[in-house]
Amino acid sequence: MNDFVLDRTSIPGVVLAGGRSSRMGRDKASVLLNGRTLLERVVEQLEPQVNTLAVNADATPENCRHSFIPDIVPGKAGPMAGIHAAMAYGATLGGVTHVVTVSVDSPFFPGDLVDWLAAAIDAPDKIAIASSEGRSHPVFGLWPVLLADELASWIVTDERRRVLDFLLRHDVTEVAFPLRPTRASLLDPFFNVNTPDDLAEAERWLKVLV
Ligand SMILES: Nc1nc2c(ncn2[C@@H]2O[C@H](COP(=O)(O)OP(=O)(O)OP(=O)(O)O)[C@@H](O)[C@H]2O)c(=O)[nH]1
Ligand SMILES: [Mg+2]
Repeated sequence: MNDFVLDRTSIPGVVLAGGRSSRMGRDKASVLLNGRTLLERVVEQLEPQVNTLAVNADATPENCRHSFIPDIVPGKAGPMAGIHAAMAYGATLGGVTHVVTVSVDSPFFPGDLVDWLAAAIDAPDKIAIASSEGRSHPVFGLWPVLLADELASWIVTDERRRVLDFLLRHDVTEVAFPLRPTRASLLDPFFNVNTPDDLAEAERWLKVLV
């Protein structure tokens, strides 16, 4: 039996906004979707779900009005570097066991993301990650701050830097999210904008949201 209950009111949120945006050809955080940047949209969606909010990247995004936390580990760890920075940030805040991460390129992520991930946490070292349509989305996760140092050393010493490899070593629950009804077809809430074509598709989804 496990009687750990996550304090839902103490969860910090971190928007992962690093990376090369090579497929988009320019910084995704500042890309405009119907007049507002992806960063603005994702911050607005996350803010009511968390206690404090910070933005992470390898370099400070343009015109960033939020607390900024840089990647800490060297090298090319990709999203793992952002997840690690988020965990290390959470560890500096008193009374925090878990930190939630979201991706800057997914403007339609669920408004109840943190509630559902938090419900899956039954131990201080438990990880919860989102999935939809049978695919996992580890950049949308609730991460134990006590694993920060372990993740850092693993990123630095192991050539395999993928998020899923780290997850295999730990107690992880995948939380499946439903597709979102719209006036057209069903929208995967974790639809992510990687290319200019994806941006055009996101504009079309915006028009049919209910
Ligand atoms: N902190 C941090 N976040 C990253 C890094 N690379 C990717 N991310 C984030 O991870 C998430 C998924 O990124 P992707 O869409 O796969 O990759 P990307 O590097 O942004 O774009 P591509 O170059 O087109 O692959 C996004 O939220 C990125 O901001 C990194 O090196 N550091
Ligand atoms: Mg992406």
